Amino acid sequence: MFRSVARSAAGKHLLRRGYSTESVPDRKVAVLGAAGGIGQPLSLLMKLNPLVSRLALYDIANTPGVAADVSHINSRSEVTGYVGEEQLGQALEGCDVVIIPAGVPRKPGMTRDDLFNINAGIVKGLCSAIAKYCPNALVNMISNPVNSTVPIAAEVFKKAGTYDERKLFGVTTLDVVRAKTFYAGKAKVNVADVNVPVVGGHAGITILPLFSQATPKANLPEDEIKALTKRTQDGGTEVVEAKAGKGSATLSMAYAGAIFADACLKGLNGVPDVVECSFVQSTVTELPFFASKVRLGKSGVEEVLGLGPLSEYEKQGLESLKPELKASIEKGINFANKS
Ligand SMILES: NC(=O)C1=CN([C@@H]2O[C@H](COP(=O)(O)OP(=O)(O)OC[C@H]3O[C@@H](n4cnc5c(N)ncnc54)[C@H](O)[C@@H]3O)[C@@H](O)[C@H]2O)C=CC1
Ligand SMILES: O=C([O-])CC(=O)C(=O)O
Repeated sequence: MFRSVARSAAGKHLLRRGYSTESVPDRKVAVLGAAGGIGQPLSLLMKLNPLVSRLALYDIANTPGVAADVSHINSRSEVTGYVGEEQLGQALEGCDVVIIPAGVPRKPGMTRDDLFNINAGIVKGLCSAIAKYCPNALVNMISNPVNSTVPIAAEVFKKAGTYDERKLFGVTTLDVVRAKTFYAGKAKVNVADVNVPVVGGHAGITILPLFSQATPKANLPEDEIKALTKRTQDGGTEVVEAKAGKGSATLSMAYAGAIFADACLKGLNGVPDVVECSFVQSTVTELPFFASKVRLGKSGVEEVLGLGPLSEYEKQGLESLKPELKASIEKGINFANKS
C-alpha cells in the first residue's frame, strides 16, 4: 500500500530530511526484545523514523508499558505492543524489517561467545517464527554473538525453505560508529565528515577497521592506527567494564541499530547508493559469512562490495581473524543443525 505524500506537508518534511521519495510506502518494522536495554531506545528511535508506518514492539515481558509510552509520540507510525510467545506471530505478520536485540548481554570478564548458550536458543526460536510469519522480511540481527547468531538464523531459514541470503544481516554498525568517533578524535577532523569501513565480524580481533581507507585522510602514524584499531575492537568491552555489571552498550547500539534499519528501509524504498557495513553471506573471503560494505536495495543486499586495498597491518589482521571467525560461524551452524 502506498501513501502519496509528495505534495503534502509530510512529503515536504521527508524531502527536507533527505528521504527523497515521490511517495512513502507503508512499512512495518518489528523490534524483538523491545523492552530491553537496547530495545527501548531503539523503539524510540524507530518511532521517530518517518519511513516506518507500523511499529510492532515484542518482548517476553513489559512491552505493553513500553508500547503505551512510545505510542504517545506524535510521529507517523502506529505502535502496538506484543507480549509473550502467543503474540509473536501477530507482531511479525506483514513485517518488512525485523530487528532482533533479544537476549542476554555481557558482564565484565565475559566474551561475547559466553552468551552463546542462552542467546543461540532465543535467536533460533525467534527466527523459526520469522520463517513462518514474515519470511520476506529483512532481518537485522543484533543479539550476540553475532558471528554465530547470523549463521544460526541462516540455518533455521534454510530448514524452513525460506532462506534468502539478501535478507539476513548481522548488525555491525556500532563498530563503524565507534571507528568514526575514535578516528575523528585522533585525526582532529569533523566527525560528521568521517567514513571508515569496518570488516570481518563482531567480536574482538574479528572486528577489523580499515583506517587506511578512512576519509578525510589524516596520515596518522602506525602506532596511532594500531591504538585506534585496538580501541575499536575493544569498544564493547570498554562499555561493559564502565557499566560494571549493569550490561553492555545500549544507547550507542540503539543509535547504530536505528541507522542500519533506516538504511534497510531506504534500500527497500528504492533510494539509490545506500551502502553500510554488515555481516552477511559473502564470497569476499573463503568464509561463508563476513562483514564488509554492502549496497542495499529493494530486495535487501544488492551487492556485497569487496575489501579494497589493505595496508600490510590490515592484511595481517585479516589473516589473524579468520580462524576465530570460522570457528564461530561453524559453532552456529552446528548448533542449528543438531538441536
Ligand atoms: N550487535 C551489536 O553490536 C551489539 C549487540 N548487543 C547484544 O544485544 C543483546 C541485547 O542486549 P541488551 O538490550 O543490553 O539486553 P537486555 O537484557 O537489557 O534486553 C534483552 C531483552 O531481550 C528480551 N528477551 C529475552 N528472551 C527473549 C525472547 N525469547 N523473545 C523476545 N525477547 C526476549 C528480554 O526480556 C529483554 O527485555 C545482547 O545479546 C547483547 O550482547 C549489545 C550491544 C551491541
Ligand atoms: O560488547 C558487548 O558485549 C556488546 C557489543 O557487542 C558491543 O558493544 O559491541
